Amino acid sequence: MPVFSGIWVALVTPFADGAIDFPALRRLSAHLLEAGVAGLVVCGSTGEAAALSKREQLAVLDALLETVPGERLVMGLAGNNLAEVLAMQHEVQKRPVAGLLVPAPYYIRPSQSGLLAWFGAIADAAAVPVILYDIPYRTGSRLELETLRELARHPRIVAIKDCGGEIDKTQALIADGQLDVLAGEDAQIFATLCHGGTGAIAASAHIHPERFVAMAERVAAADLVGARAIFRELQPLIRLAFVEPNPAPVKSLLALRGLIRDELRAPMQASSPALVQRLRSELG
Ligand SMILES: O=C(O)C1=N[C@H](C(=O)O)C[C@H](O)C1
Repeated sequence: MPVFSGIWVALVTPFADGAIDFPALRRLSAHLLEAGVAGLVVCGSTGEAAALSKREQLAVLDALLETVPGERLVMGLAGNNLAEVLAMQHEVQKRPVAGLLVPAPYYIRPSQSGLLAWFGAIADAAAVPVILYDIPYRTGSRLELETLRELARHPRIVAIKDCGGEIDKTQALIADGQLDVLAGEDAQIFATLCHGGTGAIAASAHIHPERFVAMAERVAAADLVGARAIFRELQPLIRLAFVEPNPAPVKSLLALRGLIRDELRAPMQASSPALVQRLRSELG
């Protein structure tokens, strides 16, 4: 049985005049969970964690925990200073979260053995399951297959959010059966599920979340024709969601739906007016 499966939404952090918009956060989380998603990933890339202080990240998590069961929340844990990351991990683990989503340290580009040591230290300190976040285009570090296989031996490392962009690696990990493989690239969700991945962590699933859930359920029920039809309907939206840097398009879509304000923290910027026009037409 997988530990992590189904559609997890990589949650945006709503802002209002520069501050975290907690009422919007609660409204949005309720909306998504009612649509049937498996859970929410808090303070990941889409949550603009890099632009939030540690205190703000914990405030976001605490606000969600007031209304969302901890088993439906995964917390992002990113950084490039191990002592600081471990201190944050200690704070997060005082809360009842389902797991931690952990990328490689950014900018410093360690060797594979350095990466083994990094993830090993976090896994050794983990009180909850760890999801490896393989996203070389953001961190600058590629997790090689043998490194992932070695990490998969750790009892706390149970899953991967796969943004590696290498289908052979994805297929090998699925075939190994040691990690739950979650699509981390929204355009790859259908393919990953068909190959035997257990689910996805997706920013675009903020919009029409029930359709993403239905697609995953159709795959699980071996109805590939039905699942493909749903995915094809979602594809224009998924493409538009990444036309400008994530999460700007998703935030614009949510703002068009009246769920949050269309506001990001610098250096991220709201979608261009031309894109907002396209997004409005797509929503219909
Ligand atoms: O925040 C995330 O987790 C996601 N990150 C990807 C990104 O790096 O932009 C996109 C994915 O949909 C969710």
